[in-house]
Amino acid sequence: MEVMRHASTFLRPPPLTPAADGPPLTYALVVLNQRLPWFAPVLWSHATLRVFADGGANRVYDGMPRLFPEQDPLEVRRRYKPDLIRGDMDSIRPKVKEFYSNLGVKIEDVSYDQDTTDLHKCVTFICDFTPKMDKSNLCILVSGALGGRFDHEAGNINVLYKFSNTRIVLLSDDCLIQLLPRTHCHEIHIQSSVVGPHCGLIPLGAPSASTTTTGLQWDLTNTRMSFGGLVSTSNIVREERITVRSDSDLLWTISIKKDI
Ligand SMILES: Nc1ncnc2c1ncn2[C@@H]1O[C@H](COP(=O)(O)OP(=O)(O)OP(=O)(O)O)[C@@H](O)[C@H]1O
Ligand SMILES: Cc1ncc(C[n+]2csc(CCO)c2C)c(N)n1
Repeated sequence: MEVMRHASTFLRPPPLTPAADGPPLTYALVVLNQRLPWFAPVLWSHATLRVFADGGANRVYDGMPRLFPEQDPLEVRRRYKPDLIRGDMDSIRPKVKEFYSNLGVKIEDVSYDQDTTDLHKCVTFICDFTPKMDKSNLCILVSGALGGRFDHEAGNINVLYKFSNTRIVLLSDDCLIQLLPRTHCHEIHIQSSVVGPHCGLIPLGAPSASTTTTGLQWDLTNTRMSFGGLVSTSNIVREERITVRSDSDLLWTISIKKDI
């Protein structure tokens, strides 16, 4: 079985010289309508494509100047200009819409589709935009995906399952979540300066008859997991390299450090 490697390098400023281990990932950033995390500028600097989901535009417009209090707010807003604003357009404020429109940003109203979320619409755009051959190196970072309304959180997690062949990382100020597809063995490299030690492995979509891990305080060995039975929450990373193998798609979550 092929090994899929994961690392939270996107939480650290991009290195001046690319790391030597394997082809680098191409990052895209989606900003949702939730408080901008303090590390948003770092995510931005990794991304080559930036999309605001509807009300996400308000969050960058309001939130980025707050992260650079000593700088001119207008300058900051101009610097953090997205490639696209996409969604229902029922949450973006008229003034914010006008600001980005005047900067020449494309604003796409897709409100005719009331069956998919704004995040789904943004991920669809990014996948269509990325050439097929580059998709295996694509990683979509989603800011503001967790915390807040539970129906939104569930919708955001559902996007991980709908696009299970694409690397997508849901982020909040406190933690990140990604899907570990059962089609691969997973090797997670822990950047202990930015993430951990709290972590979890959650069989959200379906129970797992057998999951095996290494590198955790409470490792699983051919263990059964299900809601109503065992779910691995409040686990602790013990090693720099965690391995996970399961017969079921699992959610991996790890805490993000506050004072990186
Ligand atoms: N409280 C929240 N928690 C988690 N994700 C959120 C939250 N609010 C918004 N989002 C995400 O940001 C996206 C854009 O938010 P926005 O408020 O523009 O959506 P919306 O479709 O107008 O929501 P609704 O009409 O249900 O309030 C949503 O599709 C969702 O993915
Ligand atoms: C069974 C079912 N439940 C809820 C919605 C509503 N809905 C789901 S996504 C979306 C767009 C939000 O930006 C809306 C309104 C639906 N269509 N079908």
